[in-house]
Amino acid sequence: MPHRIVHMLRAARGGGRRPVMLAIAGDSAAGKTTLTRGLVRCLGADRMTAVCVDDYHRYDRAERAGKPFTALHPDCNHIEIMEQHLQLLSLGEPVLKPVYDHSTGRLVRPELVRPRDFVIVEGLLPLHTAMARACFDITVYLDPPEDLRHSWKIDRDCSRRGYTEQQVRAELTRREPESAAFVRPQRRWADIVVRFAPVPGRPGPLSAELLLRPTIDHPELAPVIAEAARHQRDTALHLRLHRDTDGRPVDALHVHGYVGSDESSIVKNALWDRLADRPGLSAEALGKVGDAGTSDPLAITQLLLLYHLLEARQTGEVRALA
Ligand SMILES: Nc1ncnc2c1ncn2[C@@H]1O[C@H](COP(=O)(O)OP(=O)(O)O)[C@@H](O)[C@H]1O
Ligand SMILES: O=C(COP(=O)(O)O)[C@H](O)[C@H](O)COP(=O)(O)O
Repeated sequence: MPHRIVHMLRAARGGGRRPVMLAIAGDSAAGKTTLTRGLVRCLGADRMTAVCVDDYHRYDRAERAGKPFTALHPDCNHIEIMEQHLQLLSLGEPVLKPVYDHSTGRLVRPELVRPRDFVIVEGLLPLHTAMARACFDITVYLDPPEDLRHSWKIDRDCSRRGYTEQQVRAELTRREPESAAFVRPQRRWADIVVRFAPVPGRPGPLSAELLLRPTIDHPELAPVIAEAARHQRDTALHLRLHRDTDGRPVDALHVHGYVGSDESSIVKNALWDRLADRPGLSAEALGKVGDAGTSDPLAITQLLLLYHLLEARQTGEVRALA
């Protein structure tokens, strides 16, 4: 099985000589770039490389218009080249990556990517194949409710990608069968499933629900949450046992959007204190949404991911294959 060989090669190379690889999968406008940006800014571009695998689109926007499938279909992407590049990056080797320009819809000059200590790979299909999955240390799936994702996509694509609202709505309808067939199934391969969503009946900032699957070792959160609860009567942070989609029990961390700054600071500080390698990190970029907004649920999600990135770097262990 070729993906087992990649796994063995990564293990043989040793922690310090290959990057820690994080996948962030999710549908269009699920929040992948927003989550990634804060992580890159916090760790610093000198230590982290971010790659978007939508750059492996096989056709540009004009060519795609005449095809019987959308950008979400594996046939619309150079999946085998993506796999090759993920293998190389995960072993610490550079790649000449294609580039898709979302502002024009064109494929442009490829760029040389050298993996740094940490590599984030975000996009529509980073967990689609066993080979791609074997390249990652940590995997995340972003799973906002569909109506929220649709409104995020309409706002973003109309303001930054030159689409009209009608075009975006028509495209979302056209994409739905391929979302169901190729994008959403990746949720099952995620160590952490993140859902930003409004609190029912309580307008205001979005909450986050994080499913913490036992496929990786999560930090002990119960004492942190208990400490935060001592300072707040109507606590906005909870750790609960959920049933996963396959019926298995799984921890779920809820961070409500209305979390008070005292309570969220206790949790953020506790997570920050547990980061394996803090010097040089910048906390200011965490929780930023666009240019103006901030979100404590997003900041806590990013801190949890930083914890995993830095732990993986420190232990140097390669996770077991799923
Ligand atoms: N956690 C969040 N809280 C609030 N708004 C968000 C969040 N994540 C994303 N958004 C909104 O959704 C839009 C699309 O997000 P983006 O990160 O570009 O998605 P993707 O990279 O998955 O296509 C952003 O422009 C932003 O307005
Ligand atoms: O679904 C996506 C992924 O990007 P994102 O996750 O950032 O939405 C885009 O629609 C395609 O890549 C095509 O790009 P475009 O629509 O710009 O031609």
